[in-house]
Amino acid sequence: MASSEEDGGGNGAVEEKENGKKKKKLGALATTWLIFYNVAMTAGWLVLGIAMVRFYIQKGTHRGLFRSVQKTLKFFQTFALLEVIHCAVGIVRTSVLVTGVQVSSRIFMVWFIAHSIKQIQNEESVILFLVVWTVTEITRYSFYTFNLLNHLPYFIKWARYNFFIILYPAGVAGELLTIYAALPYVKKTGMFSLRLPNKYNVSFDYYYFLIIVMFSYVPLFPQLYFHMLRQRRRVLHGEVIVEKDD
Ligand SMILES: CCCCCCCCCCCCC[C@@H](O)CC(=O)SCCNC(=O)CCNC(=O)[C@H](O)C(C)(C)COP(=O)(O)OP(=O)(O)OC[C@H]1O[C@@H](n2cnc3c(N)ncnc32)[C@H](O)[C@@H]1OP(=O)(O)O
Repeated sequence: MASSEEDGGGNGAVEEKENGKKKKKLGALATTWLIFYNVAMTAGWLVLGIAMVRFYIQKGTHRGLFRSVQKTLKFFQTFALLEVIHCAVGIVRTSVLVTGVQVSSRIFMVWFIAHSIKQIQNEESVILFLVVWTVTEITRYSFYTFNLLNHLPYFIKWARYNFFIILYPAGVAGELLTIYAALPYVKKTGMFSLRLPNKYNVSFDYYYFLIIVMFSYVPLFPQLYFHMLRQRRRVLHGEVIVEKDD
């Protein structure tokens, strides 16, 4: 049904018109890179999931779980910064803003909350967002991989566009409860805060910053959730979403 093809601007993608709608067709190099990236990420999150299950079976408790899997988590979640670059260079058809909010909130949770505030690492809410992220990412990256290989099993497609309905709010609950649990420690230690007077003449209070971050979920989370609901309608029910040209 493709009616015309034109150069996509040197980013490995070629633009193709399908039913009057612009759709990017990836070049071989971009496809190979994305397959490698998605296979690596699926494997990384699978390793993390297996490590969590093994830990729980062996120890019978969630205490110490974050500590035991943190290296793998930090590596693969930080690696996901590449997703923002994928959108920016145009090899992936997603908004830089939507991906940027999603990735930066995760990096923030990993490095500036869970890694930095050891006292909260054994909170149940940490395990909640870890489990939710792991299930989400195994599904999401395997979806992208099979999709790129043009062999997408329906149950993976179904899982990608249905699991999030429950997992997204559950993940957000885990993240918000974890930040909330961190507040007393942040207040007590004054970590990452800068009080006046200082040579820069600037003050910054991490405690209030965290409260602002928590409130910022109110406008930002629905945008991500509705974005996913639109993607769900498009992919599972074939609805045409009218998009503005970039
Ligand atoms: C500094 C402090 C910052 C603090 C900010 C505080 C604000 C926080 C508010 C936000 C809260 C977020 C909480 C969150 O962390 C909780 C959770 O994640 S819980 C778990 C549930 N989550 C999810 O299910 C979402 C997971 N994330 C995503 O799906 C994506 O990141 C998202 C950008 C949200 C959506 O993805 P996308 O738009 O890409 O949707 P699609 O999957 O349908 O893909 C669209 C097309 O792009 C192609 N694509 C995308 N990525 C790839 C890839 N890696 N490889 C190959 N192809 C890719 C995809 O195939 C689609 O192509 P086409 O349209 O041609 O079919």
